[in-house]
Amino acid sequence: MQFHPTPLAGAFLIDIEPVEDQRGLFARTVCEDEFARHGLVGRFVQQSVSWNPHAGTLRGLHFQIAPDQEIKLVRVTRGAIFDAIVDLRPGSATYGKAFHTELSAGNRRQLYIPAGMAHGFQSLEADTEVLYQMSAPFRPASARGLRWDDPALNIPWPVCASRKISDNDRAWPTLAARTLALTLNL
Ligand SMILES: Cc1cn([C@H]2C[C@H](O)[C@@H](COP(=O)(O)OP(=O)(O)O[C@H]3O[C@@H](C)C(=O)[C@@H](O)[C@H]3O)O2)c(=O)[nH]c1=O
Repeated sequence: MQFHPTPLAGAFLIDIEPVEDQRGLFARTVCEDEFARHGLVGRFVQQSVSWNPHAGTLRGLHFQIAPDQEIKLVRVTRGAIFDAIVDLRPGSATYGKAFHTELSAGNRRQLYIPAGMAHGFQSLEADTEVLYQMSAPFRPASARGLRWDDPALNIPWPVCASRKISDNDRAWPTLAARTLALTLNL
């Protein structure tokens, strides 16, 4: 595998190194030892799939608070997504900054998201299936979110027409509102 650092420390794009023959290709997508050599966790406790029948479907931005913060490894098995993450690690040099990339069935690229980041994506094609693994179990009480269209994050979501978003995702606070609420201990 090839590990490409992103501008957000600890987040990596991971490309496969395919071995090809007349049958097609073979490649590892997770290897605990190889991940460890790059300082990454390669052991996950849950794997989930989301199917998005329409282009423009937007999910996020999601994260879990301590003690349930999770590392995520995201890939696309059908179609394509615009994938975005936001650094929420206190004291990080890139706190509040976003990074985005395209993951597709065609590029077989994975995004490794360290703990302390919010994550969201928008489907770029109809019939898009996203597969992701987590290092910590889903705990509804620890689940939090940020507004996908927070102007401070300035994430260039590419599909404007026929956007589909859940009511929950429309209601998350902006980063500034969340920070203020935490400061006031609300
Ligand atoms: C995330 C999750 C949800 N659920 C349930 C809760 C709810 O009834 C239903 C749908 O949940 P949501 O609307 O939160 O699904 P969704 O918006 O697809 O949530 C996902 O979004 C992307 C961006 C991520 O990064 C994921 O970690 C996850 O948060 O599934 C689980 O049972 N386990 C899980 O791990």
